[in-house]
Amino acid sequence: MGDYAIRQIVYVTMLIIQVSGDMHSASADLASIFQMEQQVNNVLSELVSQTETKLGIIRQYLKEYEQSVINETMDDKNEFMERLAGNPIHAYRLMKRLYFDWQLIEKEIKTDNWQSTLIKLEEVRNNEKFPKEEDFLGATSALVRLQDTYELNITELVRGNLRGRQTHAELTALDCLFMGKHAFDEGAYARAVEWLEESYILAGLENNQTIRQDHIMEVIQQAIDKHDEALHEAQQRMAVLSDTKSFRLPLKEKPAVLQRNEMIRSRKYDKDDAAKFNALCRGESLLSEEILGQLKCWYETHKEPYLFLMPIKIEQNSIRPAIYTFHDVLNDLEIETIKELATPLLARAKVLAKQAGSKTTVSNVRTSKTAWLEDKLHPMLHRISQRIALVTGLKVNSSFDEAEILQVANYGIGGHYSPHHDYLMKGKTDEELGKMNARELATGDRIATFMFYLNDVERGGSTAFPRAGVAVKPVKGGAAFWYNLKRNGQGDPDTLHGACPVLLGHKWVSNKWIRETAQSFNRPCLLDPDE
Ligand SMILES: O=C(O)CCC(=O)C(=O)O
Ligand SMILES: [Fe+2]
Repeated sequence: MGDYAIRQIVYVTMLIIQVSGDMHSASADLASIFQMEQQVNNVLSELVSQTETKLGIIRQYLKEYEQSVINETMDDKNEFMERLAGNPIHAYRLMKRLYFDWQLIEKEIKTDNWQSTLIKLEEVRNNEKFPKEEDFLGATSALVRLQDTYELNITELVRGNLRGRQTHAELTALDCLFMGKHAFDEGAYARAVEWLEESYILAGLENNQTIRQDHIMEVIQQAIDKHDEALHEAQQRMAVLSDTKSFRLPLKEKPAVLQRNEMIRSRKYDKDDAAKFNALCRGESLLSEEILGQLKCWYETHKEPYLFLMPIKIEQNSIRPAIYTFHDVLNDLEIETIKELATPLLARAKVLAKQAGSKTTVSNVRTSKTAWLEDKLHPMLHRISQRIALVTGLKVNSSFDEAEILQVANYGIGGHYSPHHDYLMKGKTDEELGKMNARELATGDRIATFMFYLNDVERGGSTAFPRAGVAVKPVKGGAAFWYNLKRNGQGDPDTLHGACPVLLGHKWVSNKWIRETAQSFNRPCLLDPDE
């Protein structure tokens, strides 16, 4: 593919991603796309074997001719021809080749299998799940997001190493060139140079198989010039550029690898929510030893007979704002039931949007698929709600508007949810409030969030609270719980939280948002034994 074409694709898809995000962020979708690829590959292998049969027949024809003349000396061309023509065996074979073999060859050439292959390929492509440009860019953005959040070292990443977990997945020199150009077009010149330099190294190792080193060198030079120019321009304005856009020094003075290492070592994230969020996602601890020492773990019964039999293990993650993890609150059967009930609804949500003729505008802030489950869908859901009430001491009956119905979310690779607050009204504009219906307003705001983790995530996917300075790691069957409102009913800005991108594996969570009004006399202090 020409350089111009690559640039076009990257550019066009970049425009699209801004409105659509990655549609295929759910892990269930990715699995069906891998299956689609297998279908395509079967069609292509069939074409290869048919074409090889064709070539075999033609090769055989040429071979027969060569063999028949191989032992004849060819010193004098005319004499050679006469000798052939005067030999009855040669004459017979000549006739046989041109009369008989030729028919076979013509027949083979006439049967066109390109057209039928094309039809089969188009059939697969017409599947509504077949990836489009925005999906390609979604996957690119996911990789960039993972790299930024987890500070992945490009050299390790391209060789399939994801924070210490070695996988069989690898990127080629051409893939890295794509990534470099993508970064360049987004103005992330520092990142662009790093990807392009990796592309150059890989092209060497690959013997220029996917792309040539001299071509990459030209692009690197452009990126370095652009980087140094942007840095110079920013310095004149006394502006500070982001880490991905620029290094501290011109690249002509100090190479990218050295500067990136220094940058990581000297990183500070005092007041920056996004930087703290990323640090928490990487598993760094932001709490002082003193605070850590005050956090407790205990078995709770709330003096409830049910819990006497099976006390619930509570871990305190943060004191202010109060954040807790409950362990082993859902069993495997319950988890499977929730996922089974949600799966068809996750898929249908997209179909409906399409039928309505509206463009599916999935935001890049949250890349997951969600479904809502009414308690009446399955008796188990009601029991689960009762359990939430038991362990939190709050009322959660959704038919009395004490809580919302259960939400289920499924995140695929790179799936994330940027830091946000769960409370609805406190930060809302009058216009947004105007759009809410009377019932939503009457039940008050989301006083608390109870979130189940339905699986273990292989790498990444924690729930991080940058202002509280803690992250909760998903553990199958466990749940995170926190109050979104302060005791005076105001939204607590310190409950800012988000879902770290999934680095390896996938992630299922299920949210129960508990509403304020029903809890007026109910907000218990039970959770912290000392409070
Ligand atoms: O998935 C997570 O870890 C967080 C999800 C979340 O914050 C939400 O759904 O509001
Ligand atoms: Fe949330």
